Amino acid sequence: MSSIDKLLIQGIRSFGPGDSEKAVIQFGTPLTLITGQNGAGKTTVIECLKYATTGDQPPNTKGGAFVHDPKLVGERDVRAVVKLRFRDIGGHMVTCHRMLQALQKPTKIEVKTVDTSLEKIGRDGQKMKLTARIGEVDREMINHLGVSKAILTHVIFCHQEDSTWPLSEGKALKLKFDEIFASTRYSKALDAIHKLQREKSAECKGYATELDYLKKHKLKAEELEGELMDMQRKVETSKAEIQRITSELRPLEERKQEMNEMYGEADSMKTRIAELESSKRELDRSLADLRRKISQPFTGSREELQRLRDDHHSQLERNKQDLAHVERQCKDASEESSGIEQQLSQLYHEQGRKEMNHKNHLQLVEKRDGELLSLATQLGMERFKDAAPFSSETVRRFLSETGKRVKGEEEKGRQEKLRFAQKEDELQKEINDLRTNLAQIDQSLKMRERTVAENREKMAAIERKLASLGSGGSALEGLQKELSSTERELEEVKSQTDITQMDEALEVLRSEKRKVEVIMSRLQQELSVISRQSSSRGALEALRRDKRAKEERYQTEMCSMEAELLTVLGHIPAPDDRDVPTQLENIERTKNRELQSSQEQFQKGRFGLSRLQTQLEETENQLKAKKRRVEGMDTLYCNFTSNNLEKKKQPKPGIELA
Ligand SMILES: Nc1ncnc2c1ncn2[C@@H]1O[C@H](COP(=O)(O)OP(=O)(O)OP(=O)(O)O)[C@@H](O)[C@H]1O
Repeated sequence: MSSIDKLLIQGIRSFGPGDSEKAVIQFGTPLTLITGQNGAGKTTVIECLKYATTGDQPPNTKGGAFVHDPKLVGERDVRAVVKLRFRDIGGHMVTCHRMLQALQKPTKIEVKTVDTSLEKIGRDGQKMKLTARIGEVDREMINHLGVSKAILTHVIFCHQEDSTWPLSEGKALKLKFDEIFASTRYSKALDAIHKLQREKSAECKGYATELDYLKKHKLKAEELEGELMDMQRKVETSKAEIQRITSELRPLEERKQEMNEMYGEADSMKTRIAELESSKRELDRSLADLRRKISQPFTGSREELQRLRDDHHSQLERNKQDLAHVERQCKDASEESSGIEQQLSQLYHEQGRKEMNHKNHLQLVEKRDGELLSLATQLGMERFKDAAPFSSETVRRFLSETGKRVKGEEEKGRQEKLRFAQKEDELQKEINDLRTNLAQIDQSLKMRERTVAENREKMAAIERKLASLGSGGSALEGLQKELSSTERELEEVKSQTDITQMDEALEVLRSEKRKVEVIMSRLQQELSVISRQSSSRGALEALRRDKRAKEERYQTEMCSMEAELLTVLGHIPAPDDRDVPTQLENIERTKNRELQSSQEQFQKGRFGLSRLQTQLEETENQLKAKKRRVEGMDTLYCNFTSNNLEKKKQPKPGIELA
């Protein structure tokens, strides 16, 4: 338990700031009684203890009442010191030092803490500064004393002014008790403890599960370890066994290798024997074959045989040349046949085109005849009505006649056009004059109407004036003069504006206007007739152009037709020649026959070509067989000469080439 040892007070309340005025109180054990008269300073001692332990100044001392009043010492500022020495809960002697300054301002006293420190006094009397910060000193004081601030404030050093707090009610009392007993902190700590307990129990459960799991694993690991040991032992044994077997196997493998090599050699020898046997059989067969083919054994010498062989080779060469010649012929024949095929297709194409042209020509002739007939009917050319089908001469005559007529019509048209143009100009001029007249009449009519209206207004004004003058007063004479002058003016106006005459003139002008309008409408009609005639002339011109184009096309078609007919028939037939279709049919038949003969020729060529190819193949086969035979004979001959020296003396077999 902590205990207070000594307190130094200087410059607080009635304790003066001078060094001689400072008071030091030594506290006794277990009890210290403080006695004194009123105002002696007992409360000040308790306040200083509270200030030293908690750092709180007494209540209601904000205006500097805690520090000795500077005015009392005639100073501007007063420094106050409170120093407390106490034994902390660890039994160590600790000193708390707090210094205040009261500064006299014009209206108030300002108090501030200027120094605070906490020192620990060791067993050897050495001082050790623990801290010098105000907040930390307050906290450390509570830690060292082992008493909470609330107990220090409200219980141990409770100020006499606050000593009635246990008698207060409700919330304030509860707050104080909560503070003293630190119930909030306690409940928070309890909550924290419960929370921690829950967490730890959960952790424990986890650990228990983990422990079970680890135990199982440990057992399994032990089993596995045992198995592993067994396996390792087995492996060691197996390794030793393998080594033994391997050492035993090595000579066996070497032996096996040797055997395999021997088997390989035996196989190759067998194969070689089989090959030799088969070649022997082949040779025997070919020898027997040759012997069979030798109808007459050759009895000549070796040189003669050689010569015969050379002859055979030269014959072979000739055969080859013949073969090449035949091949060339075959190639030529095939090229010729492809050329014939090409010509044939061209001929077919040409024939089709010509047939089409002939049909078109006949259609055009028919169409031309129809058009000529209709034109002859339109133009009233009676001679040509029964002339269909038209001959070339008739067409030429018809065209020259129609051309003349067209020229005459064109001349007429031109003259008519000129006449119409002149008439149109005249009419246009007349219309323009009439329009000018009409505009003038309109203008004068409007002017006169305006004049009439103005005069009427003037007359009305004069009449109004006259009426007012008639009922006048004193200025009668002046007005009489004005009246006479006005009457004169009126007479003049009346003389100028003879209304009846003007109305008549207006009527005349109106009738003139109507006449002019009638003339204009007539002229408009004439103009529209003329424009219609000009459009008809345009249509006629278009028809003529169309006719000319058709004539040109007809001439072109005719020229191409004539050229084709000249090519096909050898002459240009007359249009009225009825034999042309028959001639064309005959030509077609001839061409078809030619085509057929060409096809036959082509087939023959193809057949000859295939025959030649067959011959060529046969010759090639024969050539190959002869080559093989010659090679076999060469081999045989060599064998005979090299290996069978004794047989050389015997008569050689005759060789006859097949
Ligand atoms: N700021 C101050 N400067 C100088 N003297 C002061 C100051 N404030 C208070 N005093 C004086 O300090 C004294 C207060 O002392 P205190 O109240 O401690 O006496 P007390 O022994 O407790 O009196 P009581 O028995 O009446 O409670 C008064 O005499 C008062 O005049």
